[in-house]
Amino acid sequence: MATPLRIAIVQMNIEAGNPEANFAKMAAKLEEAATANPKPDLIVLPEMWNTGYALDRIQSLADPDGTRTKAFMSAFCRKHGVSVHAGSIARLNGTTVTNTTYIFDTQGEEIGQYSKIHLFQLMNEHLHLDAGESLGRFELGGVPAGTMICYDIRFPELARKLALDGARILFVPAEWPHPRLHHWRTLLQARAIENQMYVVSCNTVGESGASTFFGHSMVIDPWGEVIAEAEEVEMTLTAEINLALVDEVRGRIPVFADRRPSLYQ
Ligand SMILES: O=C(O)CCC(=O)C(=O)O
Repeated sequence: MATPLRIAIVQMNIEAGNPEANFAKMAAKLEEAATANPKPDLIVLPEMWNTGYALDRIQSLADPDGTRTKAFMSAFCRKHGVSVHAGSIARLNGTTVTNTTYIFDTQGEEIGQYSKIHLFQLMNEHLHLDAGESLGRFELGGVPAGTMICYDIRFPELARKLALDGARILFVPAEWPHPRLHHWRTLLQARAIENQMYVVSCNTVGESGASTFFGHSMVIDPWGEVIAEAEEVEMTLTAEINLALVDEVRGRIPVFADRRPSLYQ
């Protein structure tokens, strides 16, 4: 794993219900990000970027078995020698659909997969999607990492479990709308501070039905400082993270050694 690790976050406006348009736009944005100077080590994408929240038609729009997404991302990573956390897509699994993320290494190998385990009832996800049943752990060039998706950040026990399992970076692709910017910011910072790890989030921008997504993708260090933050426009945000800071912060305030799980588990 390169140190520092250079990350590019593609904060994109997704066209709900138009996977063709979204694929074409994503391909262009990925190409632009991978050929930037300096080149990123890792590119991070947002939630449900193939279909957006066209949930009433999701069965016909979702990517069967993720085949198209996986083939595209794998070839892209190989071509550019870059890793991709592919946000998430609507994936058709026979007759059901999941909100699923894939992670690829610089050789184009799939190194992680996760389907959102907490479905967001306020946007009717529970009526159209199936929840995942396992956690999002993977290793990025030997560095243990975790992923969750959007609403999952409201569940601190999930982030803690990933941290206890070794995660040093937590990835959060999202489609998080107004008026809950203060929840987004506070929850992301809290997950970083309490688990003393990097949090790398990628939100969308633009409108879909009654929702307006506000962007503000951000990278937060293990001390809780926001080291990069996007505005409310389409853009690619870049940041460099230094994983040695995880050990430094964990050494300064030994939260993990001071836990009393026998009293609260
Ligand atoms: O928890 C929230 O406020 C937003 C969650 C969300 O939009 C989602 O999970 O898709």
